[in-house]
Amino acid sequence: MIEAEFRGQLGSFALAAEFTAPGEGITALFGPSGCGKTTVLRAIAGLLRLPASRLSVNGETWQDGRQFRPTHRRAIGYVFQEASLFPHLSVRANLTFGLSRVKGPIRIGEDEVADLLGIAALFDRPTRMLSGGERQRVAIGRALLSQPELLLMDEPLSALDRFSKDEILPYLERLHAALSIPVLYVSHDIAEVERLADTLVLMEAGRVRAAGPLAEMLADPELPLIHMPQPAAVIDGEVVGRDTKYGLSEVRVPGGVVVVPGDLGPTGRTRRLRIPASDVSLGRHAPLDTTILNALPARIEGAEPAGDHQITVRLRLGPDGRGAALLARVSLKSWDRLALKPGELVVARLKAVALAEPAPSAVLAPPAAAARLR
Ligand SMILES: Nc1ncnc2c1ncn2[C@@H]1O[C@H](COP(=O)(O)OP(=O)(O)OP(=O)(O)O)[C@@H](O)[C@H]1O
Repeated sequence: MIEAEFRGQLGSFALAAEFTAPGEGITALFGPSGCGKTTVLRAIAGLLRLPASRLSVNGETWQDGRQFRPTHRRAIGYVFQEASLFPHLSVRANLTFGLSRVKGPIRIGEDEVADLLGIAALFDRPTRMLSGGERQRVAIGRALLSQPELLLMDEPLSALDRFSKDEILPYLERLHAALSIPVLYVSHDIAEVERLADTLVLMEAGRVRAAGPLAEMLADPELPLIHMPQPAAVIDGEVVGRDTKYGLSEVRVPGGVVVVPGDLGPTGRTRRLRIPASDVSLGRHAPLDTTILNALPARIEGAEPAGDHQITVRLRLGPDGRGAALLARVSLKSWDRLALKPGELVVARLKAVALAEPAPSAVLAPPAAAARLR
């Protein structure tokens, strides 16, 4: 568990940010430019000393009113927007720089890092010959080799072009699956957050507006995320079956089983589905004659206006309405025509095409290091 409270005045900027986050998985610090995300990360790293603040990481107090652990005694790995590698050193020398100064046990070694990030083939290259995405993977590897208890990532993809981002995202998903240490990930890109984060800390003007599981926050009517132009639900499920004849996988999610195009790997794996509200329509009955593969029972929780003539309907999957949160964007006309109301049972029809999220296994072999690192 990470328990953080940072208060202070930086010029005209007032910071009063308080949150707790789980001691594992990826927590995204998300919010508009200038809301204080980097400032919070710097405070966590001990680079910024704010007297009226406290921080504890997995039960250890790093600072409070009486004590302040300096940066060099905080077991953190820090990945910045732009990888600041030593230009005169090879990739290997960059990676292992600082390894000799590690005092605690070595939990992750060079081979595991190379395997996880796919950088073994780059080891002997000078860093000036790396692409942007490769540089960032080396920077992440260097941070991991410092044996951190907490990994801080400040917009690690924002300096990369679309192609390099797409190249590096599967590696981040893979790290997510393999690492047991918590990651605090600063981003102002909701697509990145939807793909990677488990927990969301939503910041606004130096404050934490709300913090909690990503899936719940995306569907919370009190928060701005559901009111974005293209809201989506994110649902983690377990692969429970494959239909090789039709090239489909079955994913069990809370409240139902979703059919997803493609081979999502062996059963038992966790896969994340991103379902845009605009790809969900509603009906009172299961469709008899349709090309849509997924028609799942769901209960209406509520409805939010989305522009003049559209409604974002909040749903919970399952006949009892206790499953995963789902959003549907429907026209005001169909909402009125069906006379739908909160509490009612409906059938949510998902366009299959919206369900496929590139699975890391489709791009990369499973990391051999994963089992050892967990
Ligand atoms: N040492 C400082 N002195 C004065 N103002 C500061 C200091 N550090 C940060 N600020 C101000 O605090 C505010 C928050 O900055 P911060 O970089 O944390 O925002 P951010 O959410 O990370 O933004 P972005 O997404 O654009 O990187 C900004 O207005 C910034 O100018």
